[in-house]
This record gives sequence, C-alpha cells and structure tokens, in this order.
Amino acid sequence: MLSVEAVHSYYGKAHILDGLSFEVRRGEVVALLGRNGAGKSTTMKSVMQLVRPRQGRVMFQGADLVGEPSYRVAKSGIGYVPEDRRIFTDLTVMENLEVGRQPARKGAPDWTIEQLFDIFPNLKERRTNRGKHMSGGEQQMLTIARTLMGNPLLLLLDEPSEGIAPVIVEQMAETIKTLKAEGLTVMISEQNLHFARAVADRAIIIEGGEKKFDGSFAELEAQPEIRDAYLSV
Ligand SMILES: Nc1ncnc2c1ncn2[C@@H]1O[C@H](COP(=O)(O)OP(=O)(O)OP(=O)(O)O)[C@@H](O)[C@H]1O
Repeated sequence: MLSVEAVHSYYGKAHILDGLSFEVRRGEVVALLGRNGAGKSTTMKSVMQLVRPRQGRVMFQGADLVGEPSYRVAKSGIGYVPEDRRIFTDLTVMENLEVGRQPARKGAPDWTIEQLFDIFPNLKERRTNRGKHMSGGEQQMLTIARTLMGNPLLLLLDEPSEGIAPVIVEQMAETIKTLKAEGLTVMISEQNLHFARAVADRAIIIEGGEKKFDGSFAELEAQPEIRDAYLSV
C-alpha cells in the first residue's frame, strides 16, 4: 500500500533521512521504532510531504507522493495524527468530528460518528464539551477520531502512547487493535516497545535516518543486541 523508496530528507543542511526504504502492506499495523531523534517523525512528515524528500519516492496506491501538496496526500487517503494533537479547542467534540468529515473512500472503512463513539466511549460522554476542557488522553482520542472521519486507507499515528495516563494507554492499544480489525492499515511511531509489541504486527527500527531492522517482534526478541543498540528499554 505504502512504499518508501530510498528517501533522503533534510531540515536545511541537516541530512535526517538517509536513503530510508520500507513498505507497509494493506491491513497490517507497523511500528516505526527508534530513539529520540532517530527520524520517526521526519519519516511521517516525509510521507505527508510536510517535509519534502530531496531524493527517493513515496509510492502510495501506485502513485508517487513526492512533490504533492500535503492536502492532496491527505485526500488520497492517508490520515495523519501528529505528536502535538491538533484539535480545535473552542469547538465541541461533535463539531471537531464534523470538521474531519470526508466522503467514503473505496477500500477504506467508512466511519459514522456513532461507530466512532462505540470505539471512543469517552468522546460520547463528552460530545458537547469543548476541546479545551478535555484531558490530554481525550484530546488524543479526539484527534484520532476526527482523522478517521476522513475515512483514510492508511492511518499514521505519531507516538500515540506518549504523554497520556497509563489507563488511557491501554485504551489506546485496544483502539488500534479495533481499527485493524475493521480493516484499516496503520503505521505508528513509538519509543515504547511494550506498547508497540502489543499492537503491531511488525517492527521497523530506524537510527540516524536509516533502517536497522525490519521484522516480527519474535525475530526482534531473538536478537537482543539489536534492541540494546537501537532502543531505549
Ligand atoms: N524542524 C526541524 N528543524 C531542524 N531539525 C529538526 C527539526 N525537526 C526535527 N529535527 C531533527 O531531526 C532529527 C530527527 O527528528 P525526528 O523528530 O524525526 O525524530 P524522532 O525519531 O521522531 O524523535 P522524537 O521522538 O524526538 O520525535 C533530530 O536530530 C531532530 O533534532
């Protein structure tokens, strides 16, 4: 579904992604792992064209996204939830969800607000509350729900478990499993190996903008030296 091919991305002169390549297949949950500063967020931004790769291709559904404006990338069916949740704080939960609404997309789950309330019961209870009166975890859930209102084929979640209470982290893991069961393809970036293992089918480890490992969690566990070298656990 998504194929990142030999991508090089920069911030000014700083060379961040150094020929990064990997694939995400339809229906899987992939975890992008690596330490602080490894390049996980830059990878997601390079897919969304918020950072424009200087070399390489980002193939999605058979077309190269490199050079496309970010809104077109989103419209092509990639939902992106950045690390800094971006809800409209003066709008209610319902209004935030309506803002995200896009037409149904072939091959993608078609979400209604009622279905999203089944997945995110806290949002249902707080449907008339304004965004600014919600906890960090609730805001994170709202950002994901609003992104799902766009009926994406592929969902990119940047550090979904970061900065939220442990009980919400558990809910978040359940949520991602539910989304997979509904047929959504998901890529998460994570520093939390435990969380990643609980939700993802496959791990891709990056360090210094290069891929260092690509395989199952069982394969990763069989190679503790890789975990020790590239992950802070
Ligand atoms: N806007 C920016 N301008 C310049 N350098 C940046 C910018 N954003 C990130 N970087 C640098 O790019 C490198 C990769 O950062 P990135 O955010 O992709 O890492 P990450 O793996 O997502 O880590 P984190 O968990 O901290 O988000 C880091 O060295 C970081 O300092």
